Amino acid sequence: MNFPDTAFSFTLDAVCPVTGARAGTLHTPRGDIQTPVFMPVGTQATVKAMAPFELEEMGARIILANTYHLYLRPGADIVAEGGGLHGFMQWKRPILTDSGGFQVFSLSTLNRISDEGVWCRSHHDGTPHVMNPEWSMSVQKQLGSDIAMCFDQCAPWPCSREEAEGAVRRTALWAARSKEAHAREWQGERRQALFGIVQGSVWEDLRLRSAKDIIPMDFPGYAVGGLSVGEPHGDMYRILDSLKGVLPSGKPRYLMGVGRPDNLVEGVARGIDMFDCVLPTRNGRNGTLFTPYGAVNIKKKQYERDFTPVDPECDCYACRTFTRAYIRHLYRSGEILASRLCSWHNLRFLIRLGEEMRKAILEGRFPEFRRAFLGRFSGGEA
Ligand SMILES: CCOC(=O)Nc1nc2cc3nc(NC)[nH]c3cc2c(=O)[nH]1
Ligand SMILES: [Zn+2]
Repeated sequence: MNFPDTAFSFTLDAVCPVTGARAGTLHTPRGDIQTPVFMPVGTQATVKAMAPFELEEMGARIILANTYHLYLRPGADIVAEGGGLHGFMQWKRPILTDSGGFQVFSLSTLNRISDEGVWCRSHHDGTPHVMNPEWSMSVQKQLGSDIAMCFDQCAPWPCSREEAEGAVRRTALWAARSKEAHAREWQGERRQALFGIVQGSVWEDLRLRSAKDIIPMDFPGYAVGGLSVGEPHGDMYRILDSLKGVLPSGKPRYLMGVGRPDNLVEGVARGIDMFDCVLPTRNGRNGTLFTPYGAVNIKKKQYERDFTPVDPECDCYACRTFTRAYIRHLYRSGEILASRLCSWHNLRFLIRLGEEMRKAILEGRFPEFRRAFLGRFSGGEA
């Protein structure tokens, strides 16, 4: 298929006049994505414990896969031979791949960073690899994702201001090299959008500097990196507030690694359109479930004879079909179905939260929705 020049475009459908929260539509060659949207994470070409048809049933419109992992195992060449990620994992809707930048630091056993790129040893077998913008664009092309990310440097938290400045400088250097390599890889075919990433840790002036570096490179979308790395939520919200009027309003804004329900609502209230996080599936596997009142841990004895659904307001298969008592039994018996049902519910909870926020913004009642949701949801255990 050849893709018209509008292969990737973003339409703003409504903006909340009070908060600036947005409802939009991201048009991609593999389908439209309505925002705000939560993207399930499928690190190794699978959203853990969920089959593609189940993800479709729960309304997932786009999922994430990790470049660093898939490059190391099974190898980008094997994924490419299998028809790219879409053919290999049989997911026909949009896929976003990360650049590998963040994962190499969080996973590789040893890494050395320079302006050239990152030398690291595989966390599987210790073999040496060099990862840089050119490597990242080549691998993301082999994976065939619909949205690729620039190779960036995410400063850890906490870090010194100098460290944050270094990450901003290198992220700009690497963004230019990513854009150039991406154009060379795709030779004008508009089959993969490349999003830019803004860094700067928790310093507002560095965030502004990074935005001034990255925005003129004219990417079809922008991500706010370097957050959800352990910093207090107050710092995250302050940084988002500082970027609200800076990031181009006509392009999608993506906040990586954010997934607690209240953080999603606060992110949307600060102009974010796209989110991803492993929390729903990771929490699901240890029996922690999202409900409108906070998180519930299903293994607790208090649910032993609780024959009500996990969340009576939820429309997911787990809540329509089973009780807390049964899911607690599965969990305590080490049954695989426990992980599946809990992941299913948590994923649907966040996908539905995106849908509900979109509806509230379109109907001009987002501030009320936000107040009501946060009034009921206590960040900790319900
Ligand atoms: C997902 C696309 O991101 C990238 O390619 N680089 C990148 N990834 C991040 C992932 C993160 N996950 C969390 N918290 C769980 N924080 C993150 C930050 C980055 C980032 O700065 N840069
Ligand atoms: Zn449910």
